[in-house]
Amino acid sequence: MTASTASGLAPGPSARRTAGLRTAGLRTIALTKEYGAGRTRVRALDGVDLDLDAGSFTAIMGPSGSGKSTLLHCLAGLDRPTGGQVFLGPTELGSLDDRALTRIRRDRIGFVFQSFNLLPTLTARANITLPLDLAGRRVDRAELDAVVASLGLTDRLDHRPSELSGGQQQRVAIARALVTRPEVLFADEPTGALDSITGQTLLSQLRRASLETGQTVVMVTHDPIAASYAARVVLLSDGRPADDLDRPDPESIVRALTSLSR
Ligand SMILES: Nc1ncnc2c1ncn2[C@@H]1O[C@H](COP(=O)(O)OP(=O)(O)OP(=O)(O)O)[C@@H](O)[C@H]1O
Repeated sequence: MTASTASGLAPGPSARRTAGLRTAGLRTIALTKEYGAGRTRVRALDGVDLDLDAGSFTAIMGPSGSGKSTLLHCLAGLDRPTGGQVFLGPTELGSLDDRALTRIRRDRIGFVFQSFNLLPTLTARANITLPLDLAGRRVDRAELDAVVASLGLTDRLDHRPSELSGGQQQRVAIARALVTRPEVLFADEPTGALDSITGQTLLSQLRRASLETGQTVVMVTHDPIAASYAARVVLLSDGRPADDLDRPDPESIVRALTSLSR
């Protein structure tokens, strides 16, 4: 089934295979999200049209309250929009029931979020491989060893979350997201609780995931240096894209953010 036949749109976001891995782009059409009702109603997203190619690495930035997390949650199928559409490859998320959406999140999407959601009774190793175990997928030992080593967790694998520091717990959650090699990786302030070396390692890993394995990476961040690891930066203002930067360096990101807040 092609993107255009499934979605009725021509041509839709791309879906391709890179090194045997299926990858998919994301697209939003007139995406709107409102919270509350009546006088307390807030329009967090106000008609967002966005196309994120398969295998791209995009940072979403903007002032506090501009809708970054809401956009990420709608793209990831964690939150249902009040208007418009979200496509993952040819699939419109709004057309799926909760079960199908849960399956897509489990099988095709990875989350690098600040809340770790580690299971306290499982070791770090079991937490990392849990999504693969649940999906009945084989654990690729070489892949697991490489991800764990790059995050400095090799000698922590037999510890439970309560025996790890906050930063180590976050790294376990990151390893869990990376090891499944999902088609799409969402990261919300992924370097917030990391020391700078581990933060740089993670950002390089996200960049490699996009460049080498063709995974689509979407990251929300306030940090211009973190954002400069992405190939594209989309700036949101009042729930709408206000600027779009191609291969920006930290200085041009700061300039764009400053002119946005004027
Ligand atoms: N569950 C909710 N109920 C009501 N309003 C909400 C809810 N979640 C977000 N909002 C509102 O929607 C708007 C966008 O919020 P969002 O969290 O997406 O912004 P953000 O750009 O991620 O902000 P920050 O940088 O501060 O995390 C804000 O005005 C916020 O108050």
